[in-house]
Amino acid sequence: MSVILLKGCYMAKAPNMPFAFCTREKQHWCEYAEIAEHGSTTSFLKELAKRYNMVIISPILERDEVHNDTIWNTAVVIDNHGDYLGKHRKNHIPRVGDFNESTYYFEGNTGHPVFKTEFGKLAINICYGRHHPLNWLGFGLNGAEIVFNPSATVGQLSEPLWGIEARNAAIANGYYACAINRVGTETFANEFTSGDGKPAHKDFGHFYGSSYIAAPNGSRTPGLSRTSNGLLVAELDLNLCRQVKDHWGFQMTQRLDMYADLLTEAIKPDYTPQVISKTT
Ligand SMILES: NC(=O)NCCC(=O)O
Repeated sequence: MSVILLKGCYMAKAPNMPFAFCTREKQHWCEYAEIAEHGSTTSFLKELAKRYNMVIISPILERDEVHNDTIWNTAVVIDNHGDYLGKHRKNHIPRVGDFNESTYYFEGNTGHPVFKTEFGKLAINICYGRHHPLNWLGFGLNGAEIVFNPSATVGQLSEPLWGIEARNAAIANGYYACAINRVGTETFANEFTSGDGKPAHKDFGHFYGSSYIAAPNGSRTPGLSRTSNGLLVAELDLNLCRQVKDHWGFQMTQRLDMYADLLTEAIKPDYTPQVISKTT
């Protein structure tokens, strides 16, 4: 398990169930799903959050009993008094080879919530949402000062992107971005294929860890190990968010109105891309 600890106030961890989604099997794995508000993981962590005066972000497989037993990829936020504060459901569900999670759950319906805590305003961009700049923007628009990105991702897929995406998001949105990835290689009982014409296999690569924190001014911490569990302890000066915004003016100069118009048009079935070419 890789964990980021922000100087005594926050703890965010990578998910602790096996990354079973690659197997596409339902039996057994769905038994890990639990109710966000008072499931066993939330109940357990509420005690710890209170004891250590710490906000905890806990990624779980959520079972929504109220809505027909549906399953979600969810991060639960528990405040430093041990109270359930809220949850966020993963917005973007990968369909990339082994990372095809659509067998289990669909795109989240919780928007881009920001959780106001005694230690700052935080949000969670779950895993694959890291590749979507507008997802990062959404949390920024709602006033996040720290965005956590709990991830489970393997080397051959995303390692070249790892040092770039969260860091870029921190710069573009004027907040701290905490990129958290697990370590290790998991082997499953039954073979599975990846839809790439290659032979069936029982594991799907090495989770490369390398968790780090990026600041709004573009600086970052060193990364944790690629092979061993780790704990990254950092102190964040939240004043830097406003200072960088004042200095660069990225938020002041962004053209949300123009982008809103473009997006409104682009989703229409009869949209015509604005391409200008030489007429002959
Ligand atoms: N779990 C998950 O969303 N993995 C996707 C792989 C990646 O985004 O690097």
